[in-house]
Amino acid sequence: MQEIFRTLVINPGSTSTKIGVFDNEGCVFETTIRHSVDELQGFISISEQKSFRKNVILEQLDYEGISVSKLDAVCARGGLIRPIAGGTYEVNGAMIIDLERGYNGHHASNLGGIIANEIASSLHIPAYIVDPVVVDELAEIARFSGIPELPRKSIFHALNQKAVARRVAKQVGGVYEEMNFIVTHMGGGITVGAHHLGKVIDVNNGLHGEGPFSPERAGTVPVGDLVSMCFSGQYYLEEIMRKIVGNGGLMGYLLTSDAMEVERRISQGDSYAQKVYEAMAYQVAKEIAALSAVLKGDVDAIVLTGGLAHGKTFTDMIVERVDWIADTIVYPGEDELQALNEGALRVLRGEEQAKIYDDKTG
Ligand SMILES: Nc1ncnc2c1ncn2[C@@H]1O[C@H](COP(=O)(O)OP(=O)(O)O)[C@@H](O)[C@H]1O
Ligand SMILES: CCCC(=O)OP(=O)(O)O
Repeated sequence: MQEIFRTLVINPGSTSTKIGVFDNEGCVFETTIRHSVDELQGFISISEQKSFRKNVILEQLDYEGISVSKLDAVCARGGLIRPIAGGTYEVNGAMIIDLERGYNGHHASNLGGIIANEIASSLHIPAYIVDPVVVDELAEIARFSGIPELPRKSIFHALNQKAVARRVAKQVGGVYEEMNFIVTHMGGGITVGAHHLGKVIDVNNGLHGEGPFSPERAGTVPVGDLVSMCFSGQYYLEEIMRKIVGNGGLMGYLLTSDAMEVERRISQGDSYAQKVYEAMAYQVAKEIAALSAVLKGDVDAIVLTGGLAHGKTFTDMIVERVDWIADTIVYPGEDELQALNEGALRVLRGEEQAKIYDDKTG
């Protein structure tokens, strides 16, 4: 009889915590716990959310009658560690240090490996992360920023972009490594990646001020004006960073990061909300068109995914500006929980060895 591996998967996003329990490939349970702005506003830093998010996960499992004592592994979306190749990594001491200090910045996904490790070590089972947000496959030419000291960085929804691109390739009868896609993940942050023959050769840094504005991030801003703002004496560093990540984008203009709330306001005749929503779609379309130049026009499909891809009004506004490039495939939500489970399963079954993270990487 085939051995059954039960894995808890954890995906902390900026506006939600998604969890799932799998027995081999079969999903026993999955849910999305959404966190309101009010709920998260009480925490000064993301690391302070650790106990809150961990308790929410354990309470949810308890409520579902799922005992953690039956788990064989815990696997999470990994965070802003050093740039690494894709794959499944065992959580170890060097990784925990980098996650805790936010080696490449601060984001909810940093809590993934930390929480997975805490739950797993109390049960004496392994903890893993898969395809963290720092997976780096950028082409050399994409690393130039215009300021030599500031090379561009690959920080994006690597796990979901790659999982969905593989699924779409299969769906159209092709192989991911032989196709070109422009994949747009639209969650709390928005990242648009040029996938060339299985590698993400260019992508906006979805965290630190590049690309379209998003539900809670500023994206690219007028840089000279930002510098003046920084030196105006009116703001602390943390306040400026909050304008870029957390309080930018929809949050900045409309004081909500919830696109469903924005759609409600629009349906009630709020013309300002309409303009802001349209501007976000406009910026996404512009980024997609920019990446069509990266791929020299050879684009097999454009893929729209993430929470915002549930909103037809929003995806329609993007499609009308980019349908001259290639067909668009909308894949609402994400494939992240399945992708995390598959990454852990490959290691638990001995089909693959977990990669070792060390502080010489990056
Ligand atoms: N049915 C829907 N229609 C429109 N927007 C949606 C829908 N469901 C979720 N969203 C929006 O998607 C965004 C969150 O996306 P998600 O991928 O879950 O984010 P994250 O993982 O970054 O927390 C929020 O702005 C949310 O309001
Ligand atoms: C840091 C890139 C990943 C990201 O933005 O994730 P969320 O949309 O879940 O915040």
